[in-house]
Amino acid sequence: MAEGDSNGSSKPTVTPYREALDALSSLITKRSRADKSNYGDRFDVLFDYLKILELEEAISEMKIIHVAGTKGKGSTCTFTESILRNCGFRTGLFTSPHLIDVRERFRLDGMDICEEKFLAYFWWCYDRLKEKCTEDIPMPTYFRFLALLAFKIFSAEQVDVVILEVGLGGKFDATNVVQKPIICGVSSLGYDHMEILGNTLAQIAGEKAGIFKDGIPAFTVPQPDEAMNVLEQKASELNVHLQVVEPLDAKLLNGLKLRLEGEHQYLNAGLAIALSFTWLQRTGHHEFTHMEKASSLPEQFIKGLTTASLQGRAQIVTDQYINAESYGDLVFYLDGAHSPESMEMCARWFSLAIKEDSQKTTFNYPPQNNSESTIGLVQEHHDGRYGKSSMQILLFNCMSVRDPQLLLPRLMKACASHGVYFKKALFVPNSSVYYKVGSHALPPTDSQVDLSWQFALQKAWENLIQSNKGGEVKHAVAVCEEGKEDTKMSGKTCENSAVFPSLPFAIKWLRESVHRNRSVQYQVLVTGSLHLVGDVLRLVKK
Ligand SMILES: Nc1ncnc2c1ncn2[C@@H]1O[C@H](COP(=O)(O)OP(=O)(O)OP(=O)(O)O)[C@@H](O)[C@H]1O
Ligand SMILES: [Mg+2]
Ligand SMILES: [Mg+2]
Repeated sequence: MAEGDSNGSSKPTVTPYREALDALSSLITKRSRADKSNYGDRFDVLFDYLKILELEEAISEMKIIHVAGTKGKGSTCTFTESILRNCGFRTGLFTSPHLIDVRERFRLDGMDICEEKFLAYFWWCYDRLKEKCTEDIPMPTYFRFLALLAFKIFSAEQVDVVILEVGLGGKFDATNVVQKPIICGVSSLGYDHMEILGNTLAQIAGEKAGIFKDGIPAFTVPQPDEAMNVLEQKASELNVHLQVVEPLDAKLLNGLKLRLEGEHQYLNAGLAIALSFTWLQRTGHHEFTHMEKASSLPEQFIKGLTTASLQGRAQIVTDQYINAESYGDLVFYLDGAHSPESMEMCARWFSLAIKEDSQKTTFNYPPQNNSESTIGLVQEHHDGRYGKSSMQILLFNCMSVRDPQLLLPRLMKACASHGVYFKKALFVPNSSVYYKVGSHALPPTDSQVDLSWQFALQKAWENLIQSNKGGEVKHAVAVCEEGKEDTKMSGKTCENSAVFPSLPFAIKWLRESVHRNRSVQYQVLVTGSLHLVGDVLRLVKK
């Protein structure tokens, strides 16, 4: 990373990279993303930008795979990129959002674009647009600029295949300037961004089908009828051969596992395989496609699927800023799940991952003490790290449009069914605004921060614990006293939960707890919001 520090308190130095990020931030419009009024606003102007940047011909020659959907777009694109790279092609991948650094959105041959190239292409586009834009053709907005930049990068780098994830919807998305992709994909459809895309699954599906192009084949995964009917109708209007692919059969991976975890990834992988095969076929690379109908996958496909990775999805990171003597005692398990279904997937992954980790370390370092201590609701798992026990902590936030009554019980129940209980749940507000591009600028923490949402989450959590307590658990659950200030750094602390006014305070509390309890390894599940996940990564990963 170009700048930024671990606690966000010092002033960042102005580096060339920082300057570019500031210029990029200037394109963020005041109107929120969840605002219908600028959705699809003057789509035509995108073609003016392409003229200014001399990209029209380059785009028409690109061999593009275009993917829309409500969930699984990024994963599908990541699998597809990895498969085709392992088949020997030079790849360009454009995804969204990013977690830490905007360069994550642009991958060349599977790697985030380097700063040097990013800066060169960034200013090439930005300066030209600044010079040529007028009152009638204003500077592109943030996401549009990023999509234009992606086209510039991929054309200049002469990649063999371009994989594009739609930003929002399909029809009016900036990526939809593509007229003739090689193949289109639609991942799982569901309810999200209804304020912009419409309230029914049919309306949402109609927007996503906006990426279909005359005569260009498309693939999708099994969808609810309401969505599928619309996809089929749009496909037939445009002479699109639409095929539905089944989830990948895990047996085809020869005993290996998908690198992206969770059952839904088999759906995304199935779609990625179909997109890759068809891309190979339609671009004349028949050396791989003879296996399409076979009962096994080409080894390049298996390698691609089992090595593809995406930040913030089932990711495990050890705190890298903690003192050397405590290194390894604070581990973050991060997943950006924020819907009830994905919350359950995430809980299952966490529960299994901490067990796997403990088995691994137990194998290396047999625990000195085999007794499991149970503190009230909390079971401390022995993980054998030099005889240490482990403790599970939840670090959570979600946007206030989500319903914690749907998310938190699913999470708690799924963990409990695997014998995993959280010693404490920490609630914090997000540090970054939605489109934040930099990696510093954590907001000042003062008494002005509105924590009412975090207190509501805390209350929901405490209620859940109370209602699960039943007769058999003796230990008394601390009842929070409204407004009670614990210390300056934690707004309100109860035995089972705490609200912190900002993430750095929560991390500080965790590090201090680790120092105080030298015999315990802290395993922190971070979930509920991809932005929270990104913020945590910024503070704990070098
Ligand atoms: N096919 C799927 N069905 C349901 N949930 C999924 C599916 N694929 C992924 N998810 C969930 O959605 C989260 C985001 O996955 P991914 O980044 O692949 O989707 P996306 O469509 O790119 O999302 P975004 O809208 O954030 O760009 C994952 O962490 C997982 O919890
Ligand atoms: Mg989305
Ligand atoms: Mg995405």
